[in-house]
Amino acid sequence: MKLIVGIGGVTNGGKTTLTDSLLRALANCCVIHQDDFYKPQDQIAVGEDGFKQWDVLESLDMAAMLDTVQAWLSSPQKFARAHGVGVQPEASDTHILLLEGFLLYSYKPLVDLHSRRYFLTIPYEECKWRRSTRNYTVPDPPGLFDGHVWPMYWKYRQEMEANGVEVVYLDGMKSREELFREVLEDIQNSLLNCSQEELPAPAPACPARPQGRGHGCGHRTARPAASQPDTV
Ligand SMILES: Nc1ncnc2c1ncn2[C@@H]1O[C@H](COP(=O)(O)OP(=O)(O)O)[C@@H](O)[C@H]1O
Ligand SMILES: O=C(O)c1ccc[n+]([C@@H]2O[C@H](COP(=O)([O-])O)[C@@H](O)[C@H]2O)c1
Ligand SMILES: [Mg+2]
Repeated sequence: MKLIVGIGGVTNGGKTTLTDSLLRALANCCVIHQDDFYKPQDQIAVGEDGFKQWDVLESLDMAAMLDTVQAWLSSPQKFARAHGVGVQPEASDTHILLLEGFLLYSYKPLVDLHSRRYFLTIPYEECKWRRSTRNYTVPDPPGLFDGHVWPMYWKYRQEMEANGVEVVYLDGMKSREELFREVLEDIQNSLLNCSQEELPAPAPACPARPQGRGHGCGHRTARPAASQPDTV
């Protein structure tokens, strides 16, 4: 069984933190980070507002990200080995791929591959504060948050909602531990549901269901994807 789980949502919502915890806890689990697929800096457009457009889909090589997801789908074992993830023989029928990023659900070919889509949210003030403490490879110029980051977040979020993409919203103001427990338990339930149903053979991954909540079984690729011993 293959399960693709998306950890999406607002910048600084806690996506990478949560993903790292899940990766440590889940057996046969790999990760792909969307921000590893940023185009080179000289290909990032400058908008009419004067800001480099880091927070638009066109700044990411989504075709390359999709290729990487397809590589996992065609052989999770091979993908895991190539990324230094140990495959546990006793759990070898189940493979999980975590996709982590702020625009996961805005690229149609990827949206449909998810089995489960989580979406972290935090309020404006908290987001602005957390962002001010971050060091990106390219530092935020003054005014970027209010002039570009926050408006783009809402633009894409509204599009996602208008397109009917089904997500499980997570309150990023909860503690790291609480979020981890909540999502881990939910993924474990999804795995149980999936294994009880057994899928038709050609299905690439356990698909999200239309009424999905609580049911249903989500280019810098060098970042190592790891699984760790204290697994579920
Ligand atoms: N649940 C949480 N509560 C408070 N702060 C958090 C929480 N999760 C993450 N953080 C902090 O918020 C910042 C952004 O977290 P990060 O996981 O990098 O977010 P993202 O990947 O969504 O941008 C970091 O300083 C991190 O330590
Ligand atoms: O990763 C980079 O090279 C990079 C360079 C410039 C900006 N970013 C910011 O990275 C943000 C997405 O990552 P995250 O972890 O904050 O969700 C997005 O809001 C961008 O503005 C990221
Ligand atoms: Mg991150």
